[in-house]
Amino acid sequence: EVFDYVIVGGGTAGLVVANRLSETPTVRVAVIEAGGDERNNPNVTLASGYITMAAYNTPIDWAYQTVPQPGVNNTPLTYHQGKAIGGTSAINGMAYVRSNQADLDAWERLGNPGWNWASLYPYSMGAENFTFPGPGLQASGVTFDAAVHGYSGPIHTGYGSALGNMTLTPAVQDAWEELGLLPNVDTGRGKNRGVSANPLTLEPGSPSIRCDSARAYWYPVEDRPNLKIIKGTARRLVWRKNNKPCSKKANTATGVEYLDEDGQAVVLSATKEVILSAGSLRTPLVLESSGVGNQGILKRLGIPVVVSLPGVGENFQDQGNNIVFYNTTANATGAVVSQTWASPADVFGSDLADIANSTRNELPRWADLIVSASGDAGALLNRSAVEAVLRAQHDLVFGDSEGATTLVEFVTTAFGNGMLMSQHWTLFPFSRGSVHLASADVSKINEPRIDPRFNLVDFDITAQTQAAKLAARLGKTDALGPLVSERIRPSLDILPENATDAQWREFIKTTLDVDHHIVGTAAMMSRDLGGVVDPELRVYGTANVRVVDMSVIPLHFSGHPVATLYAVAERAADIIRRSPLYAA
Ligand SMILES: Cc1cc2nc3c(=O)[nH]c(=O)nc-3n(C[C@H](O)[C@H](O)[C@H](O)COP(=O)(O)OP(=O)(O)OC[C@H]3O[C@@H](n4cnc5c(N)ncnc54)[C@H](O)[C@@H]3O)c2cc1C
Repeated sequence: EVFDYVIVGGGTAGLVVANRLSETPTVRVAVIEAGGDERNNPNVTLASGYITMAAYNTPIDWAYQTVPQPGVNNTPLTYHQGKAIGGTSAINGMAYVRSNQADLDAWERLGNPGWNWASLYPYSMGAENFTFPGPGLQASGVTFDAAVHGYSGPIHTGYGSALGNMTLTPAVQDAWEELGLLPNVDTGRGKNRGVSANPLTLEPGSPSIRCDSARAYWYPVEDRPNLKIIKGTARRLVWRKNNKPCSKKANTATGVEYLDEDGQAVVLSATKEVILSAGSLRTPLVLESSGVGNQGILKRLGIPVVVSLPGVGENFQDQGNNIVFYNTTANATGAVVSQTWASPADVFGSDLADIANSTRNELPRWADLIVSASGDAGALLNRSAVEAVLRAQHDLVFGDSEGATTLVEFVTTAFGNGMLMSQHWTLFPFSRGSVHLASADVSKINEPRIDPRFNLVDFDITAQTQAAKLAARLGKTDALGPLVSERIRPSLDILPENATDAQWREFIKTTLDVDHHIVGTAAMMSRDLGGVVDPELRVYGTANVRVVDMSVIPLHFSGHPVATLYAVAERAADIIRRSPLYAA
């Protein structure tokens, strides 16, 4: 079969592109997806399933293992990722939170004209279909700004009944207020600092149903004769025969080779473009299998180099997550979630200026660390380019306009059994990791070598430590203190009231877990900065291969991924539809 566009990965972003490109009936679109149709799987559909992690380690979870992490007690960590039509949106936490405006504006300064808050906000509004919180939730303190939500898009957002008992919400809000963080009416406005109860990607009701990208973007159009989802595992791009490897001309892909359900290799032809949407952990692998990547790595794997792009699989950023747990005497039923976004000043207080200056001076050393930790890849990474990207991140976090961004997110969840959990993560880690093919052997196609390198840069531990101490103060506030019966993690035996910073840092390093918010592994940046795709999301050195998924995000941001990713994917689809090839 021949298609105009072949999309690799029917996940969160891939289905947005598939839906939009197939709106024109004469345009033939195929999606290759390794997972299946999970619309009848309660571990996907029931919004409450996330709280019990019902989908983890089931057949719809890739459950990748990282290499042991020296910065986390030398332990390997697990990356849960969705293996389903709908991808990771079928198993994620459903939080729908836009970023700070400044975070997206920073992308533009990395060689991406037109990629900023102003251009993405209309797409985010257009993708959303918001339902107001009910009177009960509003009476418990849930606020929103009706003007910053969309009402006719495919993604349903709202507040779930199963998650909706808000018994502890006022106490949590008051506790944060005592620590200087006031309620924020709505994070959808591009200013996240403060405390808010955020919408989720679900269809409110009883029970609330998860609205993943399959429900939003595929089920409504699955009968289109020009749109087909094919079950299989994409292996590599097929290049036009007369394209010599490393030719000066842009390389043209004519299709994709994938393994069908019996493990047989099949080639699917694409007459116009191939779009990679396999996610941050898998898109780099398809590129590398196709000869696009770091020459050192490709040569070691025995893969002929088609395009030398050292940034493929590098620039890996995830936000390490630590948890402080309390037992309370509160009688909350169901899970109550509130999110608190703290600025650098909230986190570092009067030390902020010193931290900003000292870390600025450290940037060259951090770049050295990142480059040398990259092993084979490091030999070709440009140290001053890595430093320039870190500097852009530093400018964003510690720039002049204090309050433009936030540095730490706290998710405070009250469980029905009286447990109160405060998770927190540094939104802009300066460590950088990588993901690469572990082997060119096709039997290892689903086994990436993932090395997030958590805590490679010491600043990340410092920020997490300050944040953990803030989370520990939460349990001692006037509002929450009387309800807290015990701090169970870290217990006072392990970290007494007078624990030193060194002890807190040890707690951070031994208990850190992944946040599943991976970005940057096929970054949209100028090529000399180590970018993999240009501002039209086209892979450098290729004529017709694009990437549309979380891997293109060059720098992390203060928000939860999908609200921004849906906007990116909608904008990407528009870019493709406006290109002359689409209508040809
Ligand atoms: C446990 C968890 C909780 C999260 N919570 C939240 C949250 O509350 N809010 C939020 O905004 N974000 C959250 N995230 C992050 C967010 O869901 C992801 O960043 C986002 O969904 C990634 O979208 P994507 O399109 O890049 O990739 P995916 O949605 O993962 O899509 C990639 C697709 O490609 C398929 N695939 C991969 N390789 C191949 C191949 N070789 N051939 C064919 N198919 C392939 C996969 O099966 C998958 O369907 C969470 C993530 C996890 C794991």
